[in-house]
Amino acid sequence: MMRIGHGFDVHRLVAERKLILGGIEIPYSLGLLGHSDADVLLHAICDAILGALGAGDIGKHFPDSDPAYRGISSLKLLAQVMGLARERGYTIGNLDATVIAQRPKLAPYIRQMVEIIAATCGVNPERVNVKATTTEQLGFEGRGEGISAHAVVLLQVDDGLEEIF
Ligand SMILES: Nc1ccn([C@@H]2O[C@H](COP(=O)(O)O)[C@@H](O)[C@H]2O)c(=O)n1
Ligand SMILES: C[C@@]1(CO)OP(=O)(O)OP(=O)(O)OC[C@H]1O
Repeated sequence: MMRIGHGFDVHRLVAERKLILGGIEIPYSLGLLGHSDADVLLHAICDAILGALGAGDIGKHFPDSDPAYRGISSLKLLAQVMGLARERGYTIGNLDATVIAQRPKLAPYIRQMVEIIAATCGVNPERVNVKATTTEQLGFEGRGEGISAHAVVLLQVDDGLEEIF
């Protein structure tokens, strides 16, 4: 049995916030605004996993009205969402995500993002792919007002044979 899910998220870029993307801090003059660390990539991934499970979305599981999630690392949210998938007998078949950002240049950080996402999900990094694109200066991402991310995930029944390293 396999289940597919899609996630999409947007956060605004503002001054005096750290830029956290894919679980790592990226040097930049602006950061993403949110109740949590506003890691737009991890939020899209959480929503894709929840979507595949038919379990609603990140706002349902971690309401932004709850002070417990203020400033929280989205890696913790991803670990909890993945725990839900595992409870239901699933692991990640593969996961593919795209970050839409005019700036900063993300290519140097992609490998590290893949490794931390895979480790948090308890799967081999070969099952995880992260991409980045600009919008050729078009739209809110192109104007540098925010960053968005899409993710798709295929969940498969966990046969326990995955080698994690
Ligand atoms: N924030 C970004 C955006 C893109 N990249 C890399 O540049 C390549 C070209 O981007 P286009 O938007 O012109 O297609 C893209 O394939 C990414 O590898 C990046 O590193 N950081
Ligand atoms: C993650 C949560 C919870 O802290 O807050 P934000 O960081 O604002 O993120 P968003 O993607 O707007 O919605 C999900 C929220 O519930």
